[in-house]
Amino acid sequence: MKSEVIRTIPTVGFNVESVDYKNTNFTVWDVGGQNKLRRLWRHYFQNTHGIIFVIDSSDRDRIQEASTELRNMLFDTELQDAVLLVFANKQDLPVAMTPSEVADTLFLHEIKDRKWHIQGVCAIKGTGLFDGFDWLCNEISDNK
Ligand SMILES: Nc1nc2c(ncn2[C@@H]2O[C@H](COP(=O)(O)OP(=O)(O)OP(=O)(O)O)[C@@H](O)[C@H]2O)c(=O)[nH]1
Repeated sequence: MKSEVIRTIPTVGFNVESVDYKNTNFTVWDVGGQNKLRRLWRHYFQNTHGIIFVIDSSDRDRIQEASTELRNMLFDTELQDAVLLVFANKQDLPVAMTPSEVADTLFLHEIKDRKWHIQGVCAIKGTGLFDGFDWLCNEISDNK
């Protein structure tokens, strides 16, 4: 990674990173996706400007569950001003749903109350990540 600096901030609970990217400082919370951890997400919603929702595009069995969780999360008033970036991850796998399929399953086109964007990525190779971050940077600076 060239143009950004990542610092890990020691905390209890979920991981948090301070990321400098294109003159913007992001504090990024990585909240675990496991079922038992989801009820803790809302404690991290305050002052959130952007949500990065990471989908395992190869997991067709759980995409409906992800769709429901996303919809529930977006109802939270603390997140009403946050833009939404969806990473359709694992695009390297032949069985992966395309970003367009993921968008349909998550009903992203029905979201009218906020800006959203879907980006196909492969996290292990880094493909697509900067395109997604560029979108997020632009939207967050436009929203300020
Ligand atoms: N093939 C492939 N595997 C990936 C990719 N990204 C992550 N993985 C693998 O998927 C597995 C799960 O990755 P994690 O990063 O633990 O998943 P997570 O979403 O943080 O899990 P939660 O704790 O539920 O939030 C690991 O074995 C990763 O190596 C990808 O782009 N392609």
